[in-house]
Amino acid sequence: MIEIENISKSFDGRPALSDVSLSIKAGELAVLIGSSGSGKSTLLKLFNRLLEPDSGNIRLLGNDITGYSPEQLRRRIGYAIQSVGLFPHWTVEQNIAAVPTLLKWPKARIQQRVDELLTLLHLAPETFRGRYPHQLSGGQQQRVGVARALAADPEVLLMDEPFGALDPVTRSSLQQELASIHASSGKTIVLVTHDIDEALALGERIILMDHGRIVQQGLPRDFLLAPASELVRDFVGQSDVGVRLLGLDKIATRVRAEPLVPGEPVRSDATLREALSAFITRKVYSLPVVDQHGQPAGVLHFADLLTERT
Ligand SMILES: Nc1ncnc2c1ncn2[C@@H]1O[C@H](COP(=O)(O)OP(=O)(O)OP(=O)(O)O)[C@@H](O)[C@H]1O
Repeated sequence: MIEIENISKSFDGRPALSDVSLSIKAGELAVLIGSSGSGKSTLLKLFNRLLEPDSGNIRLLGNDITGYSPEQLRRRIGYAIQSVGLFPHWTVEQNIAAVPTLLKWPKARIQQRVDELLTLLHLAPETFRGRYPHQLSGGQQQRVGVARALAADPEVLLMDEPFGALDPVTRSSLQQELASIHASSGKTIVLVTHDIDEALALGERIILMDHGRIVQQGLPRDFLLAPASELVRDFVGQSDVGVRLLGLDKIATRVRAEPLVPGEPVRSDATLREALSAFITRKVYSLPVVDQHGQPAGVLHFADLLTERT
């Protein structure tokens, strides 16, 4: 989908990216992670030509991106950023409609699309369509930012810390929404974060950057079990590797088909990390498990946390 070849980029003679090559597959959710100043945002901005590289090539769907007009790139690539960047004097509807309006979609189609996206992001269209950004909470603004990025149904979604500066509850609910949008639409998504737990929760592939270079890329599990260097080891937090590994698997993978034991049930689609927390706080060795519909699914035993994945 996107091929980056030997990209370098300097600002005022100081390299921000040095000889970076990367391939993003169609339908993939890739997460770029790294410390502040490692070059993540710069790399993302090259994808939609907000910045031009000093050297190297970028191809979108096999074609060099310099061959696409800015309008074509805006239609094909949605972009959401942490500071949201909503136009303050435009309503929510006008903000979300920015790219479709630019592309001269018919009015009725634009209105329909705005309502569809507001609903998708759990913002009631009648309530929010006519509001201005200052009449929204931070989390609502972020949702509108994501809706705007999705408006013209782009094939690729670039997200630069879209859930930064949010409380953990709102952040986690937006993460879940993003995961479900990804699962249902199959869009290619590149997400920038410096939160390792966000990267592990969302990334199908994680790409870790340091000083303008890619230092490791691979599956979340590889990062935890086979960090390529001391830096990666520090990034994944050595003392938390165990619980983070548990965070990668669902309770459903270990549940035993047994009659429910007493107690408040845990859901089979919760992670084993959440189960560990329940074991510890409740001081029990077994937990009753239900499915997403609340139907009995079986029992998870403490020892099951140690068994291999099935
Ligand atoms: N427009 C610019 N002018 C000058 N230097 C820049 C510019 N944009 C980025 N840089 C520099 O390039 C380097 C990489 O910046 P970049 O924003 O890509 O990092 P980042 O990994 O996204 O950081 P953060 O996590 O803090 O957002 C930094 O040293 C930064 O100061």
